Amino acid sequence: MWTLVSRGWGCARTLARWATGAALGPAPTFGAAPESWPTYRVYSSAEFKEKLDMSRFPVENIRNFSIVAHVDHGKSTLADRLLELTGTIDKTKNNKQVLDKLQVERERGITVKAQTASLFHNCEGKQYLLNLIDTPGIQAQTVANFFLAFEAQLSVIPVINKIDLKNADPERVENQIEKVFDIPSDECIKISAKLGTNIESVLQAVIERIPPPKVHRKNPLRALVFDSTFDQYRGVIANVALFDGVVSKGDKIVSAHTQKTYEVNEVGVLNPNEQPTHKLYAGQVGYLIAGMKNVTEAQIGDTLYLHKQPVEPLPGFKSAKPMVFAGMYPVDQSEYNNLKSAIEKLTLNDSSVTVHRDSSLALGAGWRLGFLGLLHMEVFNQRLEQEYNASVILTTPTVPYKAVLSSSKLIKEYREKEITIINPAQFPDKSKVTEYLEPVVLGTIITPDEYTGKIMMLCEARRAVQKNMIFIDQNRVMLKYLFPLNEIVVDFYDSLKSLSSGYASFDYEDAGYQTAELVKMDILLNGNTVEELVTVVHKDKAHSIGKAICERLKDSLPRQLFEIAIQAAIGSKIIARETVKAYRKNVLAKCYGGDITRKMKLLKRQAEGKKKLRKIGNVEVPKDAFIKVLKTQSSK
Ligand SMILES: Nc1nc2c(ncn2[C@@H]2O[C@H](COP(=O)(O)OP(=O)(O)OP(=O)(O)O)[C@@H](O)[C@H]2O)c(=O)[nH]1
Repeated sequence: MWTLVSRGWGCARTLARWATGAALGPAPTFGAAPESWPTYRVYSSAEFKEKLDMSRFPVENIRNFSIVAHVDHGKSTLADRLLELTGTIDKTKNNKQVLDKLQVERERGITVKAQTASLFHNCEGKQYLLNLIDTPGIQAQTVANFFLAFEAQLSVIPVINKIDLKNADPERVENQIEKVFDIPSDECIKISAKLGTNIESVLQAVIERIPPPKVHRKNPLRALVFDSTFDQYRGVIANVALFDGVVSKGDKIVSAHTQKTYEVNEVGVLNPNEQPTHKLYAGQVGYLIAGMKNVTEAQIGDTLYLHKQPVEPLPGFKSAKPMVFAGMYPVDQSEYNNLKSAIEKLTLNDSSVTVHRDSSLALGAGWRLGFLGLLHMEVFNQRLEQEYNASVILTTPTVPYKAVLSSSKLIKEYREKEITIINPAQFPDKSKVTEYLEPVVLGTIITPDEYTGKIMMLCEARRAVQKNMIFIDQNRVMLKYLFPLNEIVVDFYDSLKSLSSGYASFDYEDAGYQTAELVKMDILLNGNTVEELVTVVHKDKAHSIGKAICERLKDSLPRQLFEIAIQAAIGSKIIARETVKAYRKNVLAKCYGGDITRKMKLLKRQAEGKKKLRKIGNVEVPKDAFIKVLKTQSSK
C-alpha cells in the first residue's frame, strides 16, 4: 500500500484533477451530524485572535500538499491522523474519515469530494501552515498520476501505509517502488495510519522535502478558484488559492471569467471547518464569500483580481474527460425544474460532470451527463437522491463512440465527417458510415504471479490485447493491456478483485480510439423499446449480452396479468427472447374476513409501490430493475 504526497500549487492545479477531476474544497454539510462526528478544537479567545492573523505565515513557512492513492489505501485515515497530530481536531476514537462529510461518503467509506484543510504546525520553533488536500479515490489512475506528477516536477514522498497488517511486507513494496518508479527505497516512509505509527515522519517530510510555493505578495491580487460550494443562506463559497497579493474583507474583486464585480463579505481558512480570518496572503489557501448568488458565477478555474487592478488570468484547469455517459430524466416531468436546479448545484462542486440537454419520446425532457466512471455516476445519482430528494431515471451508461460518416446527408446535418456519439439513440446506421471507432485505455495490472493465468483469461474475454508483461519482483507481475473502454467501465475491477482475492490492482489511462464493429441493440417489452436500455455493443458480443439482459430482466420483472415478451433486437432482427408468464398479484388474498382498515392499508401500500414503477407500453417495470440489468452487460 502506498501513498503519494506532493507539493506546491500542483496540488490544487494538478493533483486534485488526477484523482477524480472533481473539485476540491469543503462540502456542504447535509442532514444531521453522524454520531461519530469529530470533536473540533475550541480555541480560547486569545488563541482565536491570533489565528485570525494570517500574516504570521510567511511564504517560506507554507507547504501545499495532497494525498494521492488508490481507493481504500487509507488517504482519509492518514488525513485524520495529520489533523490530530497538528491539534486541528481532538484525538478521539471517533475520528474516522473526518474530511469525508457527505452522507454518501460516510455510507460508502469512499471520498467523493476532495477536502482542503489548513493545518497549523510547530516545528523546531517555527510555525508552519500546511495546506492538505485529501483527494477522492473514485478513479483508478494512481500510476498514471504518478507520471503526471513526475512530469510536472512535483516533489513526491512515497508513504507505505498499513504496515500493521499481518501480511504487510513493506520491504517488498519499497523494492517495487524503486523498480517501477525509480524512487530510492530509503525515501519511503512506512506508517500505520490506523494506529498512528510514524505519522510525525510524514509531517517532517512535508516540511523538509516540499518547497514553499512560488508566489509574490507584493503583486496585485491573483486568486485561483479551485472549488466552490453552494450554501442556500450565504450563496456561493469559493475556495481560493492565492498566487499573488492579499485579499481582505471589504475588498472589491472582479471575476476574470464573467467580469462581474463583487464585495468580499468574508475570507477565511478551512481548519477544517470555515474559520474567518482578517486577510489571506499569497501562498495561502482558504475560502471567500462575495455575494455570488448564482451557481454559474463561481467557475472552477476562474481568476479573481482586485477592482481596477486587472491581471493576466491564471491558466485554470485542464478539464477532466468524461469516460461514461448516461441519460438522466425526472421520473415525473413536473419535477423537471427542481431536478435541473439540483443538477446545477451538484455540478457546481463536481465540475468533472458534463451536462447536455437531451430529450426522449418515452422519457420526456432530461439531460445527458458525462461521468469519470460508473462509480462516479452511481455516487452522483445517490447524492441527488439523498441531498436533493430527487427521483431520477438513468439510462444504460455508454462510452463515447465515434463514427466516420459516408452519408453526405448526415455529414451536412452534423457539419462534420467524424462524429462522437454519446447517446445510443443517435447511433447512425451501418449503411451511413465508413467505420465505427471505440475508445481504448491502457490498463496496468499488478498481481501476485499465482493469479496471472486467470487474469489473462479475464482480459482476453474483455477483448483486451496484451502489450507487456514483466516481473517486478520474485512473485509479482505487471501486465499491460489495451482495453476497449466499454469492457471495463461496469464491473471489470470487481471481477479482477474477486478472482485475485483482492490482491491485484488496476490502473488505466486514456489511449485514444480503435476501429470496432459495433451495433445498436434494442430491448423490447411486448414490442415496445425500453429507452433506458438502448445500448451499443460489439457485434461479437451482441448475442451473449442480449441474452443476459433478457434473462436478468425476466428475473427482475414481477409477473403481471398478461404474458410479457422480453426481446433483444438489432434493427428488426430478434437475437434473444425470454417470457414472463401471466400472474395476478392479489394483495388481499390473505385478508379474508372483514378487517376493512387492514385491506385499505394493503391497497395503499400497493399504490405506493406503483409510484416506483415505470410503464412501458402496458408493462409495469420497477425502477430498480434496470440497474440490476446493467451489471450483466460487460461480464458476458
Ligand atoms: N490495518 C489498517 N487499516 C487501515 C490503515 N489505514 C486505513 N485503514 C483502513 O482502510 C480502509 C480505507 O481507509 P480510508 O482512509 O477510507 O481510505 P481512502 O484511501 O481514503 O479511501 P477512498 O476515499 O475510498 O479513496 C478503512 O477501513 C481504514 O480503517 C492502516 O494503517 N492499517
